[in-house]
Formats: sequence, structure tokens, C-alpha cells
Amino acid sequence: MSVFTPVSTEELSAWLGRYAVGRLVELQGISAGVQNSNFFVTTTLGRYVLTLFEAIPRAELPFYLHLMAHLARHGLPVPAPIANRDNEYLGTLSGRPAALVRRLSGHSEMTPGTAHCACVGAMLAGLHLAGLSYGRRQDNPRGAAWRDAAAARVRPFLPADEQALLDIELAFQTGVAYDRLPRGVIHADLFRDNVLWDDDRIGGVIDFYFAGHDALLFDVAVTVNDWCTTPRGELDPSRAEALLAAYHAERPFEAAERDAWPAMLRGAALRFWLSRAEDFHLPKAGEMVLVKPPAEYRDILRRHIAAPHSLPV
Ligand SMILES: Nc1ncnc2c1ncn2[C@@H]1O[C@H](COP(=O)(O)OP(=O)(O)O)[C@@H](O)[C@H]1O
Ligand SMILES: N[C@@H](CCOP(=O)(O)O)C(=O)O
Repeated sequence: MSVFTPVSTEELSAWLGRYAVGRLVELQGISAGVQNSNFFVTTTLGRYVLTLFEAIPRAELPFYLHLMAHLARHGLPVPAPIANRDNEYLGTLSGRPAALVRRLSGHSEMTPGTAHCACVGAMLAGLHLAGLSYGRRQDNPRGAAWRDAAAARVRPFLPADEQALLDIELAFQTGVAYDRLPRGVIHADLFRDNVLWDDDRIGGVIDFYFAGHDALLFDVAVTVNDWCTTPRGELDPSRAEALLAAYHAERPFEAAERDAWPAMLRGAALRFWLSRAEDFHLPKAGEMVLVKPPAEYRDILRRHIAAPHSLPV
């Protein structure tokens, strides 16, 4: 359940008076997601999603909202934020920073095939290319500094074999030259539940609230780890090839990226092992956290170490 802060229809009706979106018809809490309070809002003029931001500092929010506006302007199916009568994307509702974005159509596909993976690869490359002209800058909030700090926080809770795995991987990742790879704005969480499908077409890419600047290849690895892993935790070569070939057709991989690919898959697995382990061992007070299993990403990491994957394109 992702409604941490309730909103009444009276409050929302008054708040919507600051926007040119018509009158409130329906307000419905959204029971998915783990970070923010989200609501579907129907008005006399359209369908929107209202987000109350629970954790991200207010000063960081314009980066995400203007990024979504930028990508939408480039024709990508991302939720365009709606400006209020003061021409601001960010407002305040129920004491929280709040934004209204366009509601996109479609549903998540949790058992994707090669055709889905190809669409996602092409979409991710389009997102990376459009992001190159985005003027604002914010480092990946889950980059190396966060990784090392999170590892220190969760390490005491891990059994000895996992501590050893963590130590080996941290030492390895410290030697990976992320800054020598092509960089830009990355989505950083392009999991299956953040893509909405309208039949076989991508109707929406959502949840940009982990976005930031980093190696573009890291984003590709995050995406492959989620979209192309079998229930047994193995990489599905056909799905991986479909995703990577479609990406490569839009933004060809460079030689340095070929060399770095096995390390990126490991780094991306480590990032989600750590965030899930932290949510599991150190849940934040008052947050209703949907805890996803850390073991899944620990095992993906182990498999990438045991059987390094090469870029097939
Ligand atoms: N713009 C949107 N259009 C349609 N559905 C959306 C949109 N934004 C969010 N949703 C729905 O809300 C759910 C939770 O959103 P998400 O951004 O993942 O939350 P959180 O930020 O808490 O992780 C999504 O799974 C999706 O069903
Ligand atoms: N995709 C991450 C968790 C982030 O949750 P989201 O609902 O905001 O996408 C994971 O699977 O660990």
C-alpha cells in the first residue's frame, strides 16, 4: 500500500483550483509503489496521477519533474507534469511536496518475451539520447557514494558468506572506471513494474525518482537484470540479446562499454541487493515498505561473478 499521507476530496478540490485541469470527479489511492503516496485523480478534463513525496528532499524534486517534462517534450511516453497557475510543477498538499502528472495508459507485463525486451531496449536508448540535451544535473542518488555507505550499514546484518561476497564485490567495483564510460541521465530503476503496456506498445515509462547522471551502461545493466532474468535467477540469453540489439541499433555500444559490461551487470545487481537488504534489515520508521527479496539480487550477483556475460552485439 502506498498511501502514507491521506488526502481528502475537499482538500484536493480546493488544491486543484490552482490548476487548469477542471473539477475533481474521483480520487483513488494507488496500492503499488514503495516510495511515495500516489493517487489516481479524475477530473472533468482528464486523468492524472497525484504524488505526495514522502522522502525526497523538496530541493531535489525539480530535477525529476523537469526531466519528465523534457522527455515528454521529446516524444517519449513519460508522465508530463502539469503546471499550476503560477507555472510551477511542484506544489504543497497535506503538508507534503506534491505534483500532478498525466496518467498514462497500460499495465505492467511481469512475464515479458523477446518482443517486449526489444521494445524496452529501444525505449531505453531513446531515453538516453533525449536525456543528453537535458540541462539540469544531479548525480545518481544510488551511485558509488551511496553504495559504499549502504554496504557499511547492512554488512553487520549479513551472514559470513554474504559479508565475504559483499567485500569482494565492493573491492571489485571500486576498480571499475564508471567515469570513462559514456554518461548521461539514467532512469536507474527501469524494472518491469515501471513500464506500462498498451497491448504490445509501451504506453508509459514511470517512476523517475531514482534518476540521475551516471554511466548509461549501468542503466542498461539494471534493465537487463530485471527484464531478462529467469525465475531461477539465470540470464535468459534470447531476451538479453533482443534488448541489447534493439538498444545498440539506436545507440551503438562503444568498445569501452563492451569491456565494462560484465562489471556493470555485477554493479547493477549489487545496487539492488543493497537497497533491498537495507529495506529488509533497517526498515524506516513509519514507512509502509513493500520489501522485495534481497536474496534474489544476491543470487543474480553470484551468477554474474561465476558466469560473466558478454555483450552479444
Ligand atoms: N503516470 C502514471 N500513469 C499511470 N499509472 C501510474 C503513473 N504513475 C504511477 N502509476 C501507478 O502507480 C503505481 C505506483 O507508482 P510508482 O511511481 O512505482 O510509486 P513509488 O514512487 O511509490 O515507487 C504504479 O505501479 C502504477 O500503477
Ligand atoms: N525496483 C526496485 C525497488 C524500487 O521500487 P519502485 O516501486 O519505486 O520501482 C527493486 O525491485 O528492488
